[in-house]
Amino acid sequence: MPDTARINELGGTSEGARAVAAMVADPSHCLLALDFDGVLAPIVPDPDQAYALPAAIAALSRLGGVLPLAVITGRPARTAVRLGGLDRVEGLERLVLLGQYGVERWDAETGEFSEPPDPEEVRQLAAELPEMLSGLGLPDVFIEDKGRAVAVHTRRAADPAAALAVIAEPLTRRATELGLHLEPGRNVLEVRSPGQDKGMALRALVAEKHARAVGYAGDDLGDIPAFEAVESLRREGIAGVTVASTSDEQQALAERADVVRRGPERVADWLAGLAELLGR
Ligand SMILES: O=P(O)(O)OC[C@H]1O[C@H](O[C@H]2O[C@H](CO)[C@@H](O)[C@H](O)[C@H]2O)[C@H](O)[C@@H](O)[C@@H]1O
Repeated sequence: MPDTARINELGGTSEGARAVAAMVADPSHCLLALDFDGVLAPIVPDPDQAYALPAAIAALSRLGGVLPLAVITGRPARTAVRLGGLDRVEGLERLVLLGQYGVERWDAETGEFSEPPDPEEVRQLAAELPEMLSGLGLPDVFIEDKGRAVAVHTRRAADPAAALAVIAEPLTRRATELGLHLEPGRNVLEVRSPGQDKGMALRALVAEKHARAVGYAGDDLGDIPAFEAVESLRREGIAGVTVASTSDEQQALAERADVVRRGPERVADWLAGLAELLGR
């Protein structure tokens, strides 16, 4: 007997509840995808120390036995697997991880990574960036070189927003000259190749898994295309639920999400609630 009150609570809106009900009715024909930073892992000053929250991984481990799961992240696939410890979690043997906004892939089932070569233009920008940044006189800004993307972080600067504003114009200009795409995020400006986003990545996975319902959880601007994908899939008859992991830094997703939870800890509670509803 389905627990309607619990389904409604976890779904947030009537559309969201329809997707949660579909997950309860037939989980193996659904897909739940999650962003990494700010959703599974708390935001910290050093990206290399952004480990997944144990409570989130524990909840995913419970869900993984019945519900197809994916992580879709801006991180390189290898980095996200390492920070999440995703290659050694019972229950996540069929997890799919799409890295670099869907360009890279790791399948837990085979342990194989698919990592196309780094674009030349990104390598050129990465070589130029140290000089560009030192010319701007921003000592606490640092570069995260992800091979096929470079991210300029300002979280450790005295005024992160002001530092971002200083960098935005020259970085946008050079990215445009090189035919690259600028991806803004939480105290970060990332430059990567155009032509791929999390919405395209999510849609492709939904098709691959023949999912009849989809869930997506995100926290930042790079997740908006995935929210849009869920919204358009709904119009095509696939039930969908969007979950916003909120922060004081970014409110854009909360305005359009079915479910709003404050940061990774509360998202982990939501995942645990879903696992319980699915009898896990
Ligand atoms: O798609 P995501 O998994 O959300 O990755 C987006 C970017 O996340 C990382 O930066 C963010 O998290 C850092 C660690 O907590 C934090 O220091 C930074 O301020 C945040 O913007 C990551 O470092 C980027 O490469 C990702 O693109």
